[in-house]
Amino acid sequence: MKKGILLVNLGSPDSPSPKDVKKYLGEFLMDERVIDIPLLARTALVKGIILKTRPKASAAAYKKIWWEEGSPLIVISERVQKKLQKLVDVPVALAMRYGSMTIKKGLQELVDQGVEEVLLFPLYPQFAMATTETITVLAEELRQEHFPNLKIESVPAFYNKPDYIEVLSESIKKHLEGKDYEHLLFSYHGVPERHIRKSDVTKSHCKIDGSCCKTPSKAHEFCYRHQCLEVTRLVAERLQLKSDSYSTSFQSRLGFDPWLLPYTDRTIERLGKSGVKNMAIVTPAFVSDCLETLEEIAMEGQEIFHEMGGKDFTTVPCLNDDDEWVALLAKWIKNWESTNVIA
Ligand SMILES: C=CC1=C(C)c2cc3[nH]c(cc4nc(cc5[nH]c(cc1n2)c(C)c5CCC(=O)O)C(CCC(=O)O)=C4C)c(C)c3C=C
Ligand SMILES: [Fe+2]
Ligand SMILES: [Fe+2]
Repeated sequence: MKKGILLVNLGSPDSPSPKDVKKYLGEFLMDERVIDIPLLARTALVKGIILKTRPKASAAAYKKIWWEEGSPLIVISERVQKKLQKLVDVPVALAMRYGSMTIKKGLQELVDQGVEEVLLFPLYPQFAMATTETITVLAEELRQEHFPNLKIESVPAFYNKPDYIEVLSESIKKHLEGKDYEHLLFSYHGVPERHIRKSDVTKSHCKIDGSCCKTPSKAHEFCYRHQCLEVTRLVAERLQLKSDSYSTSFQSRLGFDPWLLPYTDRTIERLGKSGVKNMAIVTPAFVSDCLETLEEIAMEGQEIFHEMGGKDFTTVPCLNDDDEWVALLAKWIKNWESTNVIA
């Protein structure tokens, strides 16, 4: 069977105009795995409230980070795809869960090259229903409807793979070389607490307060919170960070539901107020820099830190198209090509 790879990331609007941002946010936020409330209530919330105000503010934020070539998230993902294609023999396509570069087009591109078996690769280290799950569910729906003879296998969350932790740790080390920072903050995209409970396969393990995430459980295969905390723990262990010199927080909350705590903006505020002068921040829920890292962290986060009396605020870039990271993706793909195991 001829094999192929479909890398999938989140997506971005076609341009930073309020019209394109509104279209993109409409598709994104109407996803039942992103805003997971009944359709009528979701429609009222998204179309009746969020889309009336947010597109303008989001468009202004996108304008600040937009590159000449386009959205950083898309441009970086394309660079990864091109570099990766040079390292592996199987065709590598790229798609986005939302926006114009659809998963359907990506699958079609592979099928047109004779591919019969696809490795679907959600570009997220940790599992979340708003990211990995929505990609795998949509790909299966598309397969059933349009590509019934195609075989699709999905790459699970790779948050604790030793070679991933090694590449991430080395990248952090390289970017912080010679920097005198007092605290390293691991900031992950947040999710509503409800998402964690919904993904708990045991239906009783997750307690949200943090007491559960260190107790071994089957639930952790799909527990975003556990997987984020594990990335922090494993990187800290590898970099031999002192226990009081780093912490974990969650960013980008939306709406009034309780989201995972502690919040990144409040944590930065607290660090600044407590007298920390130099801090660094890394964002391991994203493999590519995007609005959430370039604007929310590098611009807004820095501003909060300075307002609270902080001085140096160092942001560690995401893995982006780092050679070691792309080489690792190639290693996993070659292994799957020859053994059907992703390792
Ligand atoms: C209920 C809302 C949201 C959930 C749940 C959510 C989860 C989630 N998102 C990412 C990764 C990214 N999100 C990005 C932007 C973004 N996210 C939300 C909302 C939720 N995300 C919104 C409304 C936006 C748009 C921007 C804004 O208006 O604030 C991005 C950046 C995209 C880009 O174009 O650069 C990424 C990446 C993860 C990993 C995640 C759950 C773990
Ligand atoms: Fe998001
Ligand atoms: Fe847990």
